[in-house]
Amino acid sequence: MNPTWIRQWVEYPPAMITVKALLRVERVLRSRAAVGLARALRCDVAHLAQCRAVTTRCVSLLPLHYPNWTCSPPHTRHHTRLLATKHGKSSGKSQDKKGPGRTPKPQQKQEKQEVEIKQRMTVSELAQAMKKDVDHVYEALLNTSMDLDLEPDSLLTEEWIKDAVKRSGMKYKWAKLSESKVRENKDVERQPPPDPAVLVSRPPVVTIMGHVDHGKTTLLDSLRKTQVAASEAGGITQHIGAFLVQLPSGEKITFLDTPGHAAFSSMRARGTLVTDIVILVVAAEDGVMKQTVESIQHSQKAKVPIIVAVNKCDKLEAEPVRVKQELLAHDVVCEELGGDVQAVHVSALKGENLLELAEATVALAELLELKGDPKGLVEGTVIESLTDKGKGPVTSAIIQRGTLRKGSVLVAGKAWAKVRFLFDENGLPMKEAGPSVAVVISGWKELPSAGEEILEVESEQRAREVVEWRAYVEEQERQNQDLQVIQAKQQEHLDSYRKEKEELAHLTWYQRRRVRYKADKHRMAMRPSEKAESQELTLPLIIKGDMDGSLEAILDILETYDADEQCHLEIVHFGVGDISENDLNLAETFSGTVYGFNVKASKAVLQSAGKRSLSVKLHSVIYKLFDDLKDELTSRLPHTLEENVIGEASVLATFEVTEGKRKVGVAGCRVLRGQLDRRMKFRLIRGRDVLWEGSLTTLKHHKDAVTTVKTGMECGLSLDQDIDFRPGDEIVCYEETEKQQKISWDPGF
Ligand SMILES: Nc1nc2c(ncn2[C@@H]2O[C@H](COP(=O)(O)OP(=O)(O)OP(=O)(O)O)[C@@H](O)[C@H]2O)c(=O)[nH]1
Repeated sequence: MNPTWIRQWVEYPPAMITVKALLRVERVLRSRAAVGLARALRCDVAHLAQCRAVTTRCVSLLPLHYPNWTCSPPHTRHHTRLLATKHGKSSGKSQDKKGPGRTPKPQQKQEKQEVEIKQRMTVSELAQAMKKDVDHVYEALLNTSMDLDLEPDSLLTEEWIKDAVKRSGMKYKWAKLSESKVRENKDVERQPPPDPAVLVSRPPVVTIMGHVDHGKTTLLDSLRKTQVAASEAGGITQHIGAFLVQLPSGEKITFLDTPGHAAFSSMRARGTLVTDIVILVVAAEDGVMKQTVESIQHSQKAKVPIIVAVNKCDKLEAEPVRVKQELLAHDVVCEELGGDVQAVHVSALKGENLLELAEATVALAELLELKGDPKGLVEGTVIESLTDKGKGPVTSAIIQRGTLRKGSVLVAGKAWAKVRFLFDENGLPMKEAGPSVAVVISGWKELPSAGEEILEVESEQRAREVVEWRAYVEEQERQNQDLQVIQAKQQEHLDSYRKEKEELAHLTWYQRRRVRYKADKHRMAMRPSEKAESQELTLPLIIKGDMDGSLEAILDILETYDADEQCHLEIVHFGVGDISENDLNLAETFSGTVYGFNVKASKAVLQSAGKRSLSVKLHSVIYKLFDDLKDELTSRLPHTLEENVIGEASVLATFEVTEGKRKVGVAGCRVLRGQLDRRMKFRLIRGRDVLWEGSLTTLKHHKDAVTTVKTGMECGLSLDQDIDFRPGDEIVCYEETEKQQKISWDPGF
């Protein structure tokens, strides 16, 4: 142990603290501070304890990062005793280390404190659960592999939570169980399948799919038109995402007209497939194309039967037979080719054969024996949702079970509704909507999304409960996802730290420093030419020390530098040994300053520095070196202007005087505070706006021109700019003084 060092570290700042206090600081610095201090002092932590006094200042300056540090401090008997007191008497580990002289029996009898832990706990939550303060958690995590800066609200991973509890001699239990008891599942689900006896026939719900430009929209429009023409209603057809077609025979078909793939896929993904039949539109002149195949695949996956509408048969180049042959390759075998898939030749544009297509659909529906339960609680699917100017949030929906009526209470996703009105696609009010019927529903408190499952509940209270529960579940899921991301990030950080540690393990601290500085080269000194471009204030440094320990300590303190926005600190070079000509060359190239700690500079070197106007600063007391450095940094900062208010006056009246040929506005004022001094600067304020800043041209008391007017006195003044005064305006008199900025960095000395 080097006594000079001890003196330098220990003697200076007045606030002396004990080793116990040091260990409190130690947790802030991830446990390595005390050990770092010991290293710098060339002793071990136990020896520090014998010194009985170190300064908080010194400790707070110590390095935050020792990449290759093995976190466990030397386990001397003394140090172990210190740790034991630190972790509390119940700490199992500490107790174990108390030595053979003690028997563990009394501790075994003691019941371990139980701590309720959760997946996601902050340091302060854990401390609360342990009935300790946050310092306790920090201390419990000392000397673990954890190497992250922790704040009281930092999240801890499960591993660390458990570790902290165990290291505190306590035991944990998961708080999950009690929590899930508190929050009972309040969701609503689809009902079990209905009794077949209550089922009644229902119309098929049909989706039209096919390749781009093969005529889907035209077909839907034509089908809708036949309906409008046929229906007596004659209202303006509204796009609600679905519409009903009624055949002359009375049979009904509900067509979904949401863009084919999107609606089909998203609903299928939610397991709420509403489609019973797919009409596959294939243009007769184009044949099977990419999206035709995709449509077939979607239908086949969902096990929804297909009817082929061979479209554009009005065209000369139409080849419906080729279309059917091409479909064979995709397992769609039309009746004409011996299969069971109906194919109808249509012209959507001319409206030809649409009735046949509809009849084919009804025939297939009969075959499918589509049935629904018109009784009981309603189930359905949101097709589209929008906010209507008059009706507010509305959705169109296909009812799949039960019969929807006014007053029903519905839940869809995280939205709920008390049904106010029901409308059809013609905007006409409906009394009720049973299975397979497309309906527009108003009364939603919020908008549910398309594809969402609609479920009826018994009451508004129940609806609120369900929505609340769903929001809670979603929040939990979001939190879990966040936690996973945080944990992944923490792990990534830890891995890269460990990797760096391993990679640099074989190097000495000095070599490690070199590697790190090289890696950070972009942050290192720029040559003066580059600097001119960057416009940033910088202080390049060349640092020499008498030995590794001192140099490392200085570099560690420099790592705490946090005033880059005021002036960059750039370490151009550091090394052990006296100041050399080479150091001066570097200082000259980078316009830097040379600092030496406990080293010498020969007469020749000092003379050379003098000639070249280079600054070489030699110190043998570390805090003096840093005081000097702070002064050097401060001296580089530009001055700031500080404003000092001298007096304030209020404008009482305004008038004009004639000066030569010019009319000048004059304000009659009363000085409310301080004094007005003509030589100083002035400002005119109206309300919150500054209308003018400048100097006075005249300042008069009665008729006399004066230099100052004091509180309570009245005066007349005019400005160096024409401004219309108003009674109530404020006049502020102030002086500006230049002030030397100080560097905000506090190395702690
Ligand atoms: N000659 C003829 N042209 C048609 C027929 N059906 C559609 N068309 C035309 O084909 C073009 C595309 O028709 P759309 O109905 O827009 O086709 P789509 O499949 O809905 O197209 P996307 O919405 O882009 O996927 C339009 O110019 C229609 O007028 C038809 O039966 N005969």
